[in-house]
Amino acid sequence: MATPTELARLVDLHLADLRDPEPNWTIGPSPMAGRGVFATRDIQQGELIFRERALVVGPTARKGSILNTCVCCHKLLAVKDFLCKNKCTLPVCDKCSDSEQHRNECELFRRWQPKDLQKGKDDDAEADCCPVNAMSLRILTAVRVFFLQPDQRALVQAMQANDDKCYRGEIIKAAQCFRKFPTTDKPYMDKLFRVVGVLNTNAFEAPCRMGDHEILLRGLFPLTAVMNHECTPNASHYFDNGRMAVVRAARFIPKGGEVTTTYTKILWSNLTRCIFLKMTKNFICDCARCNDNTENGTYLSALFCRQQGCKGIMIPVQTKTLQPDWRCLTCESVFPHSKMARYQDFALNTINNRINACSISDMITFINDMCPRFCPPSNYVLVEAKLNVIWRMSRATTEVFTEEQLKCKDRYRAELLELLEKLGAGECTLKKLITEERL
Ligand SMILES: C[S@@+](CC[C@H](N)C(=O)[O-])C[C@H]1O[C@@H](n2cnc3c(N)ncnc32)[C@H](O)[C@@H]1O
Repeated sequence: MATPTELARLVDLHLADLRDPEPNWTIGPSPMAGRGVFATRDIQQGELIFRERALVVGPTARKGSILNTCVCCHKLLAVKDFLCKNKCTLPVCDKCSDSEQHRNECELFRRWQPKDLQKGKDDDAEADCCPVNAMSLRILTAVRVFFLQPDQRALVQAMQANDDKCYRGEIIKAAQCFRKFPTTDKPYMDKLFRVVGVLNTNAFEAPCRMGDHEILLRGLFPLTAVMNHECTPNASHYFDNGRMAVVRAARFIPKGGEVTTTYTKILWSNLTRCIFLKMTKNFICDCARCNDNTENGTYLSALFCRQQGCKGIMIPVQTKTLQPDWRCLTCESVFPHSKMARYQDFALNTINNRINACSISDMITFINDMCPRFCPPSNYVLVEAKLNVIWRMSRATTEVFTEEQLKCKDRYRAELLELLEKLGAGECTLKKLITEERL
C-alpha cells in the first residue's frame, strides 16, 4: 500500500484547483487503520474541511436500480429501445452515444462482444426482457478507471483494496455477459480485480438529481474515502449532484485529531452497524459507541422481552460481536441471539413492508397505534420509519395534511433531534436535513 506521503501527493494532483493553499487537513498514518485524514489546526464545528470532484463515476446497477438511465448524462431514457446507437449495449442517450466521454468504453464493450440478452427468447418474453444485464453495467465504473490519466490511475492503485471472494464473483458474472471478455489475460484480470476491490472498499453511492428523477451513482472520491470510520463521526459529508463531495466538521476537531466519517447510517443500532461493517468493509468497529451496550442511552437495538408476562426491554449483552446474548433490563432473563434475531427480522420486515406499501396517513397510524405493540419506541427500525414519514411529508406536493398529522411530524422530528443529541452527532448531515426538512 502507498505511504501516506505518496497518497497525499496523488490526492493533491487530483484536487487541482479545489486544493486549499493551506489546507486544514493532511493525510497521515492512522492508529485506527492504514492511512487517515488529520486536522492540521483546530477545526470549528460546521467549518468546511474540503471539497473534491469524483475521480470516476458509474451506475450502481444494484437490485432495483433503474437501468434505462444514460450511463453518461444520467438522463432517464425511454422504457424500450434505450441502448447505445453504436451497439455497445450500454444504456446511452443519442447525444452521449457519439460523445468523447463514451467513446473508449463503447469501443471496448463492442470488442468484448456483449451477448444479446433477447436472443433465443420467444416473442412474448422478448417484450418483457430487459436488454441490459446489470452485471455488465456494474463493471462499467471499473472499466472507466482504465481510461483515466496516468496520475489518476496511480491514485486508484494507491488506495486500499480489501480482498474478498465476492469481488471475483462480480467480475465472473460480468464476464459471462460477453463473448470475448479477456478472461485468459491474467495481467489484465489481476488489474481489474484490484480496481474492483478498490471500488468496493472505497466507492460511495452518491445521489444525483436529473429533473424530477433521482438516481444513485457509484463514485470514487479518493480523499473522502481516506477518512476512516467512526459510528458517531466528527465530520459529515454530502454529495452535490453525485459528482462533488463536500466534507464539513460535525463537531470541533482539535489540531492533530483524526477526521472521521461514517460508513453506516447514523441511526442504525450497534448490531446492525456491526454486521454491515463486517460484511461490506471487513472490520469490526471499536469506537466508544460500539463499546456501549446502552448505545449512549438511546437503546436503538432494544426489543421487548420474550419472557411471558414481562414487559421489559432486552438489549445485547456483549458488544462488538455479531451474535450477542440478549438480557432483559427488567427481569434479567437471557436469550440467545438466534431467537432475538428472528424477532428483530420480524419487526424489520413488518415495518419495512408497510413503509413500501402504505400512504403517509396509514403509516402514521401504524407507527402510533400498531408498532408499540411489538416494537419498543427506541428500536432503530421504528426510528427509521419516523424518518421516512418526515421525508415523505416534506416531499409531498399535492397531499394536504391534517393538523394532527403535522403535529405528529413535529413530534417525530423532535424525537430524532433528541436522539442525535444523545449520540453526540453534532452538526451532522442528517440533523441538517431534519431541521431543514430537505430529506
Ligand atoms: C475506505 S478505506 C479507509 C482508508 C484506509 N484506512 C486507507 O488507508 O486507505 C476503508 C477501510 O479502512 C479500514 N477502516 C476504516 N475505518 C476503520 C475503523 N474504524 N476500524 C478498523 N478499520 C477501519 C477498513 O479496512 C476499511 O475497509
